[in-house]
Amino acid sequence: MAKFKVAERFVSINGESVKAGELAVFIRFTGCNLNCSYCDTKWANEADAPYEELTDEEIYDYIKRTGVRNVTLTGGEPLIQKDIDKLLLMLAMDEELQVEVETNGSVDIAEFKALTDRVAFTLDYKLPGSGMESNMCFSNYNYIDKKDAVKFVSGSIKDLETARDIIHEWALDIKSNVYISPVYGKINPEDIVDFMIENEMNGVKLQLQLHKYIWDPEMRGV
Ligand SMILES: C[S@@+](CC[C@H](N)C(=O)[O-])C[C@H]1O[C@@H](n2cnc3c(N)ncnc32)[C@H](O)[C@@H]1O
Ligand SMILES: Nc1nc2[nH]cc(C(=O)O)c2c(=O)[nH]1
Ligand code: SF4
Ligand SMILES: [Mg+2]
Repeated sequence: MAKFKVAERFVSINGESVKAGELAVFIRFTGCNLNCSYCDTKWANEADAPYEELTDEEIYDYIKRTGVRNVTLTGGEPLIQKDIDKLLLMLAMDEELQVEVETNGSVDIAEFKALTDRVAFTLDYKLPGSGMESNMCFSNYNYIDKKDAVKFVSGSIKDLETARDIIHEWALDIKSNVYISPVYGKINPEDIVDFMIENEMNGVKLQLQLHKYIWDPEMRGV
C-alpha cells in the first residue's frame, strides 16, 4: 500500500495560481530536492520535519470528508514522493475533484501527464535569486496547456528580466497561464508592475500570495 509523509493538511482559500481565491484542500508533503533561498516552507523540508504517515486511501478519505472539491498537492516537492503516481491516479478518477500539483520545475512531468489529463500542474521556474535555476527541466514546457501554469517568483530586476526572456523563448503566455509573484517582502509589487509595463508583458498576471495578506505571513495551516 502506498504511504506518504504529510507535513500538514488543511482547508483554506488557495492563495496562488489559477484557482486563487477558491476553497481548496491542501496536502503538504515533507522533503524537497531543491533549497530555494526564499523558501517559506523550509520547515517541511528538514530531515526532522514533523509528519503523519497516511496511505493514499486515507488522504482521499480526508479530502472527501472536507467537502472541498479543489485539491492542491504541495510541499516540499510533491513529485518526488514515492508512489505519487498512484495517488494522482486515485484522485484523478474522482470526477468531482479538481487536482492541482505545485511543483518546483525540476521534475520531468511527462510521465504524470501521460497518466492522466485531469491533473493541473503549476510549475515554478526557479529564477537566479533562488539559487536553483540550473535545475530547471525545460522539456516540461512541451507538455503544458491552459489548465496548467508557470510561475516566476521574483525578488529582483535580474529575476524579472530572466522571467521575461524565458516566457518569450518558450511562448509560455500562449501555451499556458503565466504568473509573476514577488518573493514575499523582497521586492515592491509596484516595481513588478512598472517592469511589466515597460516590457509590454501582455498575457502575464501579477499575483500576490493572498494567504499572506489574510493571515500572519508566518502562519502554518492556512
Ligand atoms: C513552498 S513551494 C512547494 C511546491 C514546490 N516545491 C515549488 O517550489 O513549487 C509552493 C510555492 O510557494 C512559493 N514560495 C515559496 N517561498 C516563497 C516566498 N518567500 N515568497 C513567495 N512565494 C514563495 C514557491 O515558489 C512555490 O511556487
Ligand atoms: N492558502 C494557501 N494557498 C497556497 N497555494 C499554494 C500554496 C503552497 O504552499 O504551495 C499555498 C499555501 O501554503 N496556502
Ligand atoms: S522547491 Fe519549493 S519547497 Fe523546495 S525549497 Fe524551493 S520553494 Fe521550497
Ligand atoms: Mg505556501
